[in-house]
Amino acid sequence: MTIRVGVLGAQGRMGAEVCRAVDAADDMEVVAKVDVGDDISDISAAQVVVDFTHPDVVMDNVKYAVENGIHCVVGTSGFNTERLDAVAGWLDGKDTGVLVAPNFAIGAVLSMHFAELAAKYYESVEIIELHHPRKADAPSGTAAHTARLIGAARAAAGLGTPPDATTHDPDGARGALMDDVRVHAVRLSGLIAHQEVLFGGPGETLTIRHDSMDRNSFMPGVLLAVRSIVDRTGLIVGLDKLMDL
Ligand SMILES: NC(=O)C1=CN([C@@H]2O[C@H](COP(=O)(O)OP(=O)(O)OC[C@H]3O[C@@H](n4cnc5c(N)ncnc54)[C@H](OP(=O)(O)O)[C@@H]3O)[C@@H](O)[C@H]2O)C=CC1
Ligand SMILES: O=C(O)C1=N[C@H](C(=O)O)C[C@H](O)C1
Repeated sequence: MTIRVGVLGAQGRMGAEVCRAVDAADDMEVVAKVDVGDDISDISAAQVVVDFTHPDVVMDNVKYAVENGIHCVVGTSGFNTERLDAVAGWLDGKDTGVLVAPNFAIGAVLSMHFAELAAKYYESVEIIELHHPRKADAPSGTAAHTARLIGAARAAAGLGTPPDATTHDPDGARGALMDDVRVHAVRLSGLIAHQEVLFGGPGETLTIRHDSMDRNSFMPGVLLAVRSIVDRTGLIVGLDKLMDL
């Protein structure tokens, strides 16, 4: 059976790539493309909507889709615990599934998993995320999610705050503190989406780096998510939940 897909943010950098990838897949088709100014009810023909819009609008989009029994694959960033709890609440008692994935690139998913595994072995950790300068938000959703995973792993291992003797940082050079992890955001022409997680302990460091050099890197993950979500109910956070990690 062909999966009917609606794309929210279809004219955006990611939305346009999703339209191309769905068109090229023989088990799904794009039945709705929604952009700013379009009526969201245009997605009513879809079984699954894929949202790559903006953190300011994604919650309304997901709420509308869930209320209308349309499964969602959400790549838009800006999801914190409160937002995820709200989506889970909307899904309660419904036969609808929502997947929220901070990053659809297979290597990014693996690198987050590796970082979570490494976290308990190192006293120091910092995240550097590097993106194109037209990115709407900072830090990236991937960095925030990685910090969350690392923070939880450190807490479970009984590790305290990473060592840092800085006493004078009037300009915030030490970055944002998220889940006790320093996160630094670089915005640079020529980049697409990149992340380094740096771990340090006595006499050694470990760097886990992932680079998306083209937005087609996200498409196998998006298509996997579309194929999976049609048979699921409830909230799934992270593409790793659909992979055999
Ligand atoms: N999870 C992942 O793997 C990835 C996630 N992302 C995330 O996806 C999001 C989009 O990124 P990107 O494609 O680069 O951004 P773009 O700005 O290129 O695309 C977003 C598109 O959404 C449109 N839009 C805004 N509001 C609405 C709305 N209410 N309904 C429908 N369309 C709307 C925008 O229109 P207009 O320009 O007119 O405002 C724009 O065309 C970001 O949050 C980004 O972080 C990006 C890459 C990978
Ligand atoms: O805006 C982007 O480009 C990206 N956004 C996502 C994020 O915020 O983590 C995923 C990827 O980093 C690309």
